[in-house]
Amino acid sequence: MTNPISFQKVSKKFPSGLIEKHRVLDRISLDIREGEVFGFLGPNGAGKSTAINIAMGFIIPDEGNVFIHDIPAFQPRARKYVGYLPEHPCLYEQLSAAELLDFCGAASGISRRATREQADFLLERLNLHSFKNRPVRTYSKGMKQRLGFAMAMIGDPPVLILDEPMSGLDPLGRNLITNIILDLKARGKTIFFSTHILNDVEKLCDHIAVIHQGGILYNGTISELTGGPDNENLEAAFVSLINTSRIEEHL
Ligand SMILES: Nc1ncnc2c1ncn2[C@@H]1O[C@H](COP(=O)(O)OP(=O)(O)OP(=O)(O)O)[C@@H](O)[C@H]1O
Repeated sequence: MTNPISFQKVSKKFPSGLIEKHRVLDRISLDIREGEVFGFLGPNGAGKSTAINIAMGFIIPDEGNVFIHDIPAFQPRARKYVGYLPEHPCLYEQLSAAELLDFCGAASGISRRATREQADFLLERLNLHSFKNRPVRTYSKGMKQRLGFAMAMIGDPPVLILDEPMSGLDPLGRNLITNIILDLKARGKTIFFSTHILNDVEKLCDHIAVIHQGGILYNGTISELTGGPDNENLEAAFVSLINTSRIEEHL
């Protein structure tokens, strides 16, 4: 069986001056297996969003490739499997949540009726139902984030790629999204998400990878990293991993 998401020796450089380029991803390889919740951790600027943008086909890698169910990520047909939440959801502010979800349903190729049913369910689940006809420009940051999450889920895709899904959410919102991700996992969905919030990782993830300066420092389970069955030491293990790699860079 093929993996829903597979990064294969992906490298990317971005210009850092007129001539110079700096390497943002350095031959990263990751396999995200069916039905797993995979946390993609790393400090600011580590390369998480760049990797996600390549998996979504928004950026073409210099070397290597990402495959979604064996389809190169840059091919539009790969996207039929994927629901995506960007780091900063960019919404049509004059539209209402109901109109935006209609638009997403049409873009996903599902019927109008199925779109309406799913939209009603998702708006209810994300505590947005009573605001569904208000223009999005009147929403708070957390409401926009929750709406972005609903947009990713419309069409009931088997794979979800979420770039910092808890960003801008208060504890209630984070709890809501955590429970939804756990429900999606129970329904067999594959979820790949980036985050800085280690507490969420502990609750949600089967598998994690830690990226730093474009390279994968760790790829495995939380308990293998922390050295014990409980996840209490994840923050300490994360900080130690990054600091050790910094020390080694200076040796
Ligand atoms: N379009 C671009 N042009 C030039 N440099 C870029 C571009 N996009 C990202 N970068 C650089 O690539 C590096 C990785 O950025 P990226 O957004 O992937 O990191 P991140 O791990 O998602 O960070 P954060 O957690 O802060 O969102 C950073 O140094 C960033 O400045």
